[in-house]
Amino acid sequence: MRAILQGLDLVKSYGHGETAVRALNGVSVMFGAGEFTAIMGPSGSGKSTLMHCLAGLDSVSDGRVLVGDTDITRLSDRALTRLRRDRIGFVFQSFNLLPQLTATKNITLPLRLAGRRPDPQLLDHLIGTLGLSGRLQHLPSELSGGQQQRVAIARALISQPQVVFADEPTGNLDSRSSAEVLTLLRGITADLGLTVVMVTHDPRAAEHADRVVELRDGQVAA
Ligand SMILES: Nc1ncnc2c1ncn2[C@@H]1O[C@H](COP(=O)(O)OP(=O)(O)OP(=O)(O)O)[C@@H](O)[C@H]1O
Repeated sequence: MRAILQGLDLVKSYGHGETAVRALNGVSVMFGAGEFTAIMGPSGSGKSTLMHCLAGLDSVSDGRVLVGDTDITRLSDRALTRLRRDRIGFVFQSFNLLPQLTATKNITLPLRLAGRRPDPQLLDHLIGTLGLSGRLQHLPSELSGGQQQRVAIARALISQPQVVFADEPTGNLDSRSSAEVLTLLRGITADLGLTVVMVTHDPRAAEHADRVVELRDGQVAA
């Protein structure tokens, strides 16, 4: 399988001297094109740190992160921001929708801010597949948690990213909405051939993944 995302010998330390914490201690992981991976592990094992480093949201202390052929640890801030905007999608636990905007506007705003127009066919496809057709003029406060997360998924995918990072995407949902959202996320990303990296505590969420990467004490567990 062609690697679309790789972390090579990643080290991330916080602090200095006696109080330094090695949140990542030599992590190498490879994500194939179209693969759906869950990152699991106990609290403090480094899951969020790994995700943030892979997504270029945080710098590494050592090692390399390759998105396609690009080593993102060597990019300028500006180039990194552009790469994140154009090639990476994010789905967060807390949905992060703008409360004063309708569902449609929430889906398309980031793309418009980047000076791009949403592909109308893709927009229709996302709205239809994610079951949002009857909800487009609603504000986030008028939507259920599961519906809000489906809007957030549409927002992440409308920019046609290569890799989607999902940080505890079902952390604020009940078990029924969780299963529904994950089934939709899985289906639609498979459909579009996207690579998904999902951090989760929930073994039931991880069951939706092709594979699980288990972290312990900042290392990939055997
Ligand atoms: N900004 C920071 N400054 C100092 N230490 C940090 C910082 N961020 C994380 N750490 C430490 O790095 C280690 C890994 O944290 P991380 O948040 O990646 O774990 P996690 O597996 O995502 O945990 P959780 O499941 O609780 O979210 C922990 O020991 C944490 O205390």
